[in-house]
Order: sequence, then C-alpha cells, then structure tokens
Amino acid sequence: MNILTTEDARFIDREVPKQLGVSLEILMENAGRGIVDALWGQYDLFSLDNARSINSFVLFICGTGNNGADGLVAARHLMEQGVPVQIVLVGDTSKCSDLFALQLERCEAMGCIIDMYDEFNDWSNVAVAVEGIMGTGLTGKLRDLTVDVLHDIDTMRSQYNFDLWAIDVPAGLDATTGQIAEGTLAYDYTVTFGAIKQGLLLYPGKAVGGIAVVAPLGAPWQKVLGDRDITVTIDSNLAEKLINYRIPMAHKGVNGNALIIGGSNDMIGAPILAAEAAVHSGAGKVTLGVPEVIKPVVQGRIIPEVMVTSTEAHKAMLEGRQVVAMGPGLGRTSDIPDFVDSILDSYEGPLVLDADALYALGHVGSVDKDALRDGEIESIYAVERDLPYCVMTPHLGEFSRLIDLPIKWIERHYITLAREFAKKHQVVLVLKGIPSVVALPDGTVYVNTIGNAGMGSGGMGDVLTGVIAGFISQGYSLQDSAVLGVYVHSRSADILNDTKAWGYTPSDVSTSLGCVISELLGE
Ligand SMILES: NC(=O)C1=CN([C@@H]2O[C@H](COP(=O)(O)OP(=O)(O)OC[C@H]3O[C@@H](n4cnc5c(N)ncnc54)[C@H](O)[C@@H]3O)[C@@H](O)[C@H]2O)[C@@H](O)CC1
Ligand SMILES: Nc1ncnc2c1ncn2[C@@H]1O[C@H](COP(=O)(O)OP(=O)(O)O)[C@@H](O)[C@H]1O
Ligand SMILES: [K+]
Repeated sequence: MNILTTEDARFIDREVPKQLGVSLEILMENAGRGIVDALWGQYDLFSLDNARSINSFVLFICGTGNNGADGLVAARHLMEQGVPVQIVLVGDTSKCSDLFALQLERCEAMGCIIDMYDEFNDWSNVAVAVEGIMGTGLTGKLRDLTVDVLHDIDTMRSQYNFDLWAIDVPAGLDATTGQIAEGTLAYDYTVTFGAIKQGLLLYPGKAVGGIAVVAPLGAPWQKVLGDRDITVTIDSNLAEKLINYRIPMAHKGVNGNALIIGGSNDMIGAPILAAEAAVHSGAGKVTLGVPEVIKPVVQGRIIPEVMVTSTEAHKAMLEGRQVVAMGPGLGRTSDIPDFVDSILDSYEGPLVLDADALYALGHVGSVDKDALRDGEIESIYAVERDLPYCVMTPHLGEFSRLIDLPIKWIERHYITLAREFAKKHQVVLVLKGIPSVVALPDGTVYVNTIGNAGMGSGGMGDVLTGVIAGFISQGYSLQDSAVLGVYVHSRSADILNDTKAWGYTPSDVSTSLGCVISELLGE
C-alpha cells in the first residue's frame, strides 16, 4: 500500500487535474463522499443516539481551507441522506480557499445549519464530531486561537463522550514527519485521502490518529507520480507477494550456507541469537564464527544445528558462503575496526552489517542540517566512506554515529534520512526505529506497520539480523530479504503478543518464525 507525504498530496492535487483531467473539485467531492462512507461503516447514522437525546447530530468543525471544504461536502451528502448534521466554522471566512467558498455557498443554499464556532453551544447533542480545521495545509505551530478551539473540543468530548474523527490528518499533525504541534488532540478515527499519510505511521503521529480509514480520490493518482520516490507499507499483502514456495527437492545445499560473525568475551548471547534465527528462518546450513577464546562456551550453549568456527581462521571461514552477517556482540575493542575491514576486503558476496560492525565503521557520511531543515533533498547527505553493496541494520543510536547526527534530528527527518543514506551509499538500509523502515538504493522506502512494544528487549535486533541472513542464504535478494525479514520478525512477535503482552523473549520470536512462514504460504 502506498504512503503519501504532504508534498506528494500537493503534487497530486496539482498534477491529477493537469494530467488526468479530473478537477480538484471532483477529487474533493470524492473525498467528502469517502468521509460519509467511513462514518456509515462505523455507525447507523439514521438512528444516532448519544444516550442523551434524540436530537443528536453529526458535527462538522470546519476551517476555511480545503480540509474544511471536504467537511462541507460530507455534510451536504449526509444532509441529502436525511442524517442530522450541523456545521461550525473556525477562522476568518473572508480569507477562505476558493473551493471552501464554493462548498459553503452550496451548503447555505441547501439550508444547512451553519454557525461560527463561537456561537455554537449545543455540545450535549453531538453524537460524532468531525474535525476539518486543517489537514496537509498546516504551517508552523498551531495558532493560539486554534489551540483554544481544540482544547475546547477535547473538554466537550470528555464531558459528552462523543467520538472524534479527523479529516485527512488531525489538525496539528505534520503529514510527512509525524511530528505534532502543541495542542494536537488524539482522535478515534482519521479518514485520509488517496493513501495513508506518512505522518499517521510515524510516532508521535501514529499515537494520535486513531484508526486510519483510507478513502479513494476517484482518479488513479499513482499514474501521475512519475519518477518520484515512493514509500510503501510493509504488511501481510506485500510479504505474501515476496515469499516463495519451496520446491519439494530443496535439500540443505539449495537453502544456502550462512555465516554469522560476532561474539566477544563479554557478549556471547548476541551471535548465538543471530545464528539460531538464521536456522529458524530456513537457512540450509549455518555456521557461527566467534573468537577462539569463547568457542567452547558458545558450543556448549548453542543449538546443535549451528556449526561453530573460530574467527582466527578467517580466510577459510568465508569460503562457500551464500551470505555473511557480521556484528552481533563483536565488541568495540581497538582491534575490531581492522578485523571488520579485513572481512570487507576479503569477502565479496552478500553481506549483512549489524551492531558492532556498524560501530567499527565510524562516520561514513555527513548531514547538512540547513539543507535538511529547508528540504533541499539533493544536498542533505554527503558520502565520506564508500560501502560495499550490503544490508545494514542500525538502530537509531548506531545510525546516529554512522551519519554523525543527533538522534533528535533523525527522529524528525526519519524517512528522508533513511532514503538519502540508501541512495547515496547504494545499500539496503534497515533502520530499526519504531516503526522500522527499509530504504533501497533506488529511493523506495518501506515502512513497517506491525510489531509491538513487547519487542523492546535486548537481543531482538540480533534475531532480525539472523532472519535477514537466513532469507538471503535461501536465494532472496538483499532487498526482499530485508523487507521480508522485518515483516516475519515483527509478525512472529505479534503472534506471541496475542497471549503475552511482553516478557516473551527474542528466542521465542526466533522459534515462532516458521509459523509466520506457514501463515504467509496459506498453510
Ligand atoms: N491533495 C489532494 O489531492 C486533495 C486534498 N484535499 C484536502 O485538502 C487539504 C489541504 O487543503 P489546503 O491546502 O487548503 O490546507 P488545509 O485546509 O489543510 O489548511 C489550511 C487552513 O489551515 C490554516 N492553518 C494553517 N496552518 C495553521 C496553523 N499553524 N495554525 C492555525 N491554522 C493554520 C490556514 O489558515 C487555512 O485556513 C487536505 O488535507 C485534504 O483534506 C481534498 O479536498 C481532496 C484532494
Ligand atoms: N516498541 C516496539 N515496537 C515495535 N518494534 C520494536 C519495539 N521495540 C523494539 N522493536 C524492534 O526490536 C528490534 C530491536 O533491535 P535492536 O535495538 O538492535 O536490539 P538489540 O541490539 O538488543 O538486539 C528492532 O527490530 C525494533 O524495530
Ligand atoms: K483535519
């Protein structure tokens, strides 16, 4: 499923009329109709009952831009259907958008009940409130007056207990970054147009949008996107397309030979988790390379399916592998950067770099903060060290070191930075935030939509590394392995989450991976 940013929405709004001949007014008509359908999907609007009176109605709270105009269209449709509606206007109507003026004129001609916000006091009869104060047109902080209105709505909602819906995005939510302005409310539902807005998938936006309902615009807007970078969701539909059946004759040789490199005196668990996850995700043969000193204790702890070898013999260790995944528990001692470089020099096959292997790389590029702030995409990121084509799986702390930028900045420009990094370095980046994203060298970004807070425990990322390596070893491309790996890892945790809110372990996630694969294959 596609994801749209504010810039994409503006592009569509400009190009669809030009290229497809479908006017903005028609798109708006469909958007308004979509709000109506979404409301009907949730309530029987003919017998609205807010448990207080039989005079209840759907309240549309409309700003004076096109977001408010969508609300006016929806109110008009509902009125025709005989559903009681009331409109209240927020802002200065003398400064409204052209389409707002047109829709308001239509509502007035129909005899719709319309008040200015300050005149309205019939809150006890509100059954459902729909906010169209602003959508993708937000600029800067919310004005004080708007914050007051939103605060008022929130107070009334607590008092009268009605559901609150947002049109397109909650007022105050940045539809691209997911950042929220002070005063933004939490909603029960958001009806968003064309495709889900990126800001509804990124925190804190994801926490305030409620249930997202996508309403179609009635014109194939995908056709006008041209070579714009696309962003899509990682969900079961995508994973089902990527997973392949195994041929009945698939023996262990066919399913690949994976090598995991990691471990140090202080960390033996991380490489074990990664290697075991590679086994559980279906790799034909898995070998774990660890320093000689910890080899006996690793051998004593790991499942018998994994072979253990010593990293001291590293040239021989690399031979005949379909994939090498390096980093979990490797440590940060002074010898590690040279060790990592020597592996990168001698191995030319598919590679996954995680954890301490990423740390060992140090800074690989730099970010121009002014360009980032101003959205000058081309000059945001400069490469300082070339990297081999590989999958990299940093969490935000590791990514912060790689690009030499504080985490706060990364959180605010999450998708943009992931995309620019993958494009400029020509690598597959799995950025493990909440949610995780996968960015490809061609600029496509996938955003994970599943997973749960029970995953926040040490070792969960090591399992993901093993899963991605497991898929690569079975012949999936680096990018498919990354996307599929993120899905299968999170879905496995979600299955466990059905019975355990948290406290399930990374090893539990690992051993449940096969159930997710069965689910995807429809078995
Ligand atoms: N992109 C598209 O193709 C379509 C967009 N549509 C709608 O159009 C919306 C965008 O419309 P507009 O561009 O007119 O903008 P909006 O209506 O989203 O926002 C503009 C309004 O918000 C106010 N505003 C902006 N920043 C503010 C702040 N910081 N504090 C207080 N008030 C603020 C402005 O004064 C103005 O009244 C979308 O969200 C969507 O609802 C739909 O009509 C369907 C088609
Ligand atoms: N609250 C959460 N919701 C969804 N996924 C989460 C959450 N917390 C952690 N995760 C996932 O768990 C994994 C943690 O990885 P990482 O930080 O590398 O852990 P570790 O270094 O302990 O192995 C990532 O895939 C991340 O997306
Ligand atoms: K809105």
